[in-house]
Amino acid sequence: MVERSKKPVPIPVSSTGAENPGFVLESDRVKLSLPTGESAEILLHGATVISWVVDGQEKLFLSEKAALDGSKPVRGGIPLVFPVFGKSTEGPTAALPQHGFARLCKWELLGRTSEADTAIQVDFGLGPENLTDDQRNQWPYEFGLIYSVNLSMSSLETKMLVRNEGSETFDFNVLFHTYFRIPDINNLTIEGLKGTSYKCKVTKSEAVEEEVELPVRSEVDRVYAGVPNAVQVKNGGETIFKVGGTNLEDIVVWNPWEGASKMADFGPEDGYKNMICVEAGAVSKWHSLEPQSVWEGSAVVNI
Ligand SMILES: O=P(O)(O)OC[C@H]1O[C@@H](O)[C@H](O)[C@@H](O)[C@@H]1O
Repeated sequence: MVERSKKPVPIPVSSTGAENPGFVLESDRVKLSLPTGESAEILLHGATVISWVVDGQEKLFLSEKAALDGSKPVRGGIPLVFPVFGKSTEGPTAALPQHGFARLCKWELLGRTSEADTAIQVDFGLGPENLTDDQRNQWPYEFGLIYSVNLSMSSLETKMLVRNEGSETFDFNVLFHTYFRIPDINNLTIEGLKGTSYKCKVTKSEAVEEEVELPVRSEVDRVYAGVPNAVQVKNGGETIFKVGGTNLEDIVVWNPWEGASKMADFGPEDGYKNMICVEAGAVSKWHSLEPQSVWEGSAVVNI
């Protein structure tokens, strides 16, 4: 497992919150909360954030048909994409399923690292020892991941540290596949993408974004490469989320529109009207990590 300079505080297995204010560990999840009322919930399965509440309002979309038992990736919240974005047809990730294995594995809870009243952070770890034999065969590299979720009063930060613990260089992608809960897709625009090149998976074309405020009024599946600044998700012209990051140069925008009805785990059927995925990641090209090197990337969503 990856060595860290800042060791987390060990957490008693049956933590109730009494000895660890703001932190509750249940059999399959961790619940975080701040004295000011903000909260987050993270499943050990996939280390998937499935809830983020600010001002009493849920900020993430979670399908009512999402499987939370580890049988499949969670449809909603913030599934983690690693080491491949999408499905490779060739190269070292070709044997892996779409979006890799990080969202399919049970992560280890490493502990919490922040004690402040205004923020709480929890760390999760994943290494080859947490993979099934099949997954190890599909991607036989020695790696260590540390995933940190930091809840503060008006933001949620997700941070991934990737370490190459073997003797061979490997290539990877990382993405925080964030499903935002929104009031109405017909009032939604996304600002901050103008001038950025993108690949559209719906029309199988490439273009440069021309819209200052991009409306989403039909199926969208685009990978914007090299987004210079934070992106704003707006409802009726008002910013409801600001998505920024460090070392995560790309943004994926996805809404399946009526195609959602073909997904067995998507519900309600018209739920696509209340969600938009704006996903910060490093996916438009491979990132190469040499033996014993570390890469770190983080996304911050501000309300
Ligand atoms: O159904 P999955 O595997 O969770 O993927 C959902 C979507 O994830 C997006 O990030 C991809 O760009 C889409 O192409 C994909 O359909």
